[in-house]
Amino acid sequence: HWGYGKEDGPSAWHRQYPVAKGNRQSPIDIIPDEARRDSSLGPIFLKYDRCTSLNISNNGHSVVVEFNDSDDRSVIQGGPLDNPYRLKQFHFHWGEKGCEGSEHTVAGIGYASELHLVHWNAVKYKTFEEAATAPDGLAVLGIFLELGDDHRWLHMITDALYMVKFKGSSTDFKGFNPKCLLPSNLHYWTYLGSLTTPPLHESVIWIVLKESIVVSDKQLGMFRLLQFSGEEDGRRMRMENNFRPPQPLKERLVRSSN
Ligand SMILES: O=C(Nc1cc(S(=O)(=O)[N+](=O)[O-])cc([N+](=O)[O-])c1O)Nc1c(F)c(F)c(F)c(F)c1F
Ligand SMILES: [Zn+2]
Repeated sequence: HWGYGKEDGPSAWHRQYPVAKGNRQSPIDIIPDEARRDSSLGPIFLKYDRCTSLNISNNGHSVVVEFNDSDDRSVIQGGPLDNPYRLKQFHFHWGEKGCEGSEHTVAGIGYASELHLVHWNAVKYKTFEEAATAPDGLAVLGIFLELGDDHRWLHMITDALYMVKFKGSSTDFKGFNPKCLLPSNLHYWTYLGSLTTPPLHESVIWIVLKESIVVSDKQLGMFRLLQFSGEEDGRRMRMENNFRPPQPLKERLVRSSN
């Protein structure tokens, strides 16, 4: 199975997932000066007020919070999107030290972590699985986390991590609204890309926010208490460095909101 180690990590994924060497892979290094300001790109709208979080779990690659996506109660719309996309889950990618851990980089600079809110196009596709293989099936909102003071709401997630320490563990996680994890302004870069974990489907409209949120090293350190491995696995495998490095931009254009 795939992972982030020497043998099973990003440089090996192409063997089982040849699309890893495709033409619209993610993440990428975003170069602000080369992004095209596009006046036709309006603001994005995050309608999360009626969102219903269900559970928090450790899937062996990250910690994931899942939402009820049976109707349009929580959607992202506007910006580069032709219709609303339903919030399905969010998860994080992080490093073992503060200067790396994000997946996208900005002019070669990495952040300590990156939050991904995964949404799917329920107008055009019947299921998430179907959307996840379509070129306009998914919209992932990426938010950078940088180190500084404690984030006032992140404790709601870090307080639950001890319950999902091992791969395959899951626990109820109701009443969490990810609006509390957003930065103050929603200016963004957008480009066509892919999932950054296998199966690496080229089905993602990426929306990466320019403004990061601030979390403390203590809070981020709690994520590193998670394990890639299951409780019964002999070897302890601390969950960290679960990020894919930037991939070739190829013939793509990165656009910028105003
Ligand atoms: O649901 C998925 N969520 C997901 C995406 C990413 S992502 O980093 O690729 N991303 O898009 O943000 C990272 C993690 N994670 O926990 O680290 C995730 O759990 N992935 C996914 C999948 F697992 C499949 F088996 C599949 F067939 C499919 F279509 C999928 F889209
Ligand atoms: Zn991700």
